[in-house]
Amino acid sequence: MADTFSLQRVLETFRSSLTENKEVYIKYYIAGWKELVSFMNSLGNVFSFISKDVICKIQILENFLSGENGSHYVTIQSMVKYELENELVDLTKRGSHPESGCRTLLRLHRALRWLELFLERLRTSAEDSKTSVMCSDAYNESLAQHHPWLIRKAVGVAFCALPGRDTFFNVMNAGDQVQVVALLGESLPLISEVYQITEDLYAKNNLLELP
Ligand SMILES: CCCCCCCC/C=C\CCCCCCCC(=O)N[C@@H](COP(=O)(O)O)[C@H](O)/C=C/CCCCCCCCCCCCC
Repeated sequence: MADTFSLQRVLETFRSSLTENKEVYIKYYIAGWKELVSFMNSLGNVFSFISKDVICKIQILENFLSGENGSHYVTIQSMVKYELENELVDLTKRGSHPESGCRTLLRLHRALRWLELFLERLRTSAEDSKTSVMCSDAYNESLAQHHPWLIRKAVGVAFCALPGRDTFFNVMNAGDQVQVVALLGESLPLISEVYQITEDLYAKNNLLELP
């Protein structure tokens, strides 16, 4: 992973995550999240409790991918099939498989919906729009439903520390604001596609509420 964040690289990793027959490579899905974490780390320590959680989830998935059953973790589709067929997922309450690939990826999948909503707001925002408002509206519409009160409060505090819209656009390293908006327009359909493929797969297998 390079030191400086680039929106272009996020776009490329999510593009690479899609196979020809519309499966999702876990390796590139994780790479996309690593890029996003590097962006969040550049925003300051107030976000470290969030990046720690994402890094921990990335690590769980990487361990599966490099482990002895790694060949079953190449795509999200193969992971779901393998873990369900081998009863490796706690379906109703946490038990003998508290950190399955399926439940771990579900947490990132829900966060991807937040990202999609936030980036769409950013793409269509006016110059005087507040990133904290865009972020928290997107959060309330997605992830917040899955978080307890304490986390929602901590996240609300972190949002207040977000830099302004101009800083966001600069940190994306994608040129001037017109170019960033264009790149966001190119990135969003890809992020949405990856999100929707995963959502449909999880819905079909009744995995959307894994504990
Ligand atoms: C393209 C560049 C612009 C945008 C860049 C955004 C970069 C964002 C990077 C990461 C986003 C946050 C991902 C959060 C994943 C949260 C997963 C989760 O829900 N975890 C909870 C449940 O896990 P389990 O306990 O069941 O294992 C966990 O309890 C949560 C812990 C921490 C709080 C997570 C809050 C998420 C807030 C999302 C907004 C982040 C704002 C970042 C601002 C750039």
